[in-house]
Amino acid sequence: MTVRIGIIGPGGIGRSHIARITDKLARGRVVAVTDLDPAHAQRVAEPIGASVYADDAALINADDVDAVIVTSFGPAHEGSVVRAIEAGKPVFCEKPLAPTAAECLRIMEAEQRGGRRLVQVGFMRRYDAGYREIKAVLDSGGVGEALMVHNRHRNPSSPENYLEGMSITDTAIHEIDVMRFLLGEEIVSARVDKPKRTTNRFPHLSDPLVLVLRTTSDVLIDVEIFVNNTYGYDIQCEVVAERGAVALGDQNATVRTGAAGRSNRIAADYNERFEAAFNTELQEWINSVQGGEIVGPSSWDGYAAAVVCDAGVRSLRADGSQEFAVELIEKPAFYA
Ligand SMILES: NC(=O)c1ccc[n+]([C@@H]2O[C@H](COP(=O)([O-])OP(=O)(O)OC[C@H]3O[C@@H](n4cnc5c(N)ncnc54)[C@H](O)[C@@H]3O)[C@@H](O)[C@H]2O)c1
Ligand SMILES: O[C@H]1[C@H](O)[C@@H](O)[C@H](O)[C@@H](O)[C@H]1O
Repeated sequence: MTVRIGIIGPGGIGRSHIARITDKLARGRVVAVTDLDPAHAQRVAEPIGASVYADDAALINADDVDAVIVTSFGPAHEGSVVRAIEAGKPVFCEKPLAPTAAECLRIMEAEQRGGRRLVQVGFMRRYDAGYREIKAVLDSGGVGEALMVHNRHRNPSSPENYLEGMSITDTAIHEIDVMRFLLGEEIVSARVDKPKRTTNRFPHLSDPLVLVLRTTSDVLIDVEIFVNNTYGYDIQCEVVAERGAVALGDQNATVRTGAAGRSNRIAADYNERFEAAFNTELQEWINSVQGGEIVGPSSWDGYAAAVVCDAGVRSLRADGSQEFAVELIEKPAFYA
């Protein structure tokens, strides 16, 4: 059986997902598209023979749509995800599940009312070979307990509609989730330090930033967020443990050597850096829709990350470098 998929908001990442489902992945087909801009939806739908719908509700309720992918702006996610849950259809929602914890709580409530897991959040770093290897080393106990983690999240540039809090809710949310995944514990506090600003940013942005997090067992995590570095999409992570350290390798497998020294290519964007992870993530999602049981990152994971984002955004907006507590609700048995 082919999973017939409808896509809501096929902008940058949505079109990448359509291309991978159409050209690379098995057992999925994009049959429906909707976008705030109907002419854009038409342009996306035509080459793949998909139908265009006026809005998310019409697409979700179409008889030939088995499952839904949401790749619209973060603030639009809640409405579409809740509508998909109410229609009883599996929904893959790009990160963030929603920009605030309050929105994520409402999604979890709707999902629990429906009585079965339908939501997967697009935390694709959990599918990246490098992060998975770090997790395997930590889980094996070979380097002892993790003590600190240093992360760098650098983008070449940010679009004009990238607003202040998005450094946390749209960018650092990847590290927030992958830290929970690697360390297997929750984050209990967040603080944002604001260094000298780059002149390459939009005037409304503080860029770069450093997000400092602590976990339940007191692991200290720093995340440099720099979204206008001008040179490339550069993701780094080093976990410092009791008897060693384990870090992501260089971004590309090959290294060039010559009279000028050794060099490796820096990825241009998220597609180049995480192509394999996106493919694995969406293939496993299609497989789980077919199998009838959604197993990837859940609404709870989306919520837990959003609570940390709420604390980070409060710190970003506060004077100086203030630390804010992260307070999660008790985890519902539904998400055990
Ligand atoms: N996992 C990743 O690495 C990754 C990479 C890029 C983007 N994302 C996430 O994907 C989402 C989209 O990002 P993007 O860069 O593709 O954005 P984008 O601006 O390129 O595309 C968003 C699209 O959604 C449409 N849209 C917005 N609200 C809508 C609504 N209510 N109904 C229908 N269409 C709507 C817009 O018209 C636009 O075409 C964001 O949540 C972002 O954080 C994740
Ligand atoms: O939506 C994008 C995407 O998630 C990228 O992976 C991240 O590097 C960007 O900062 C973010 O804005």
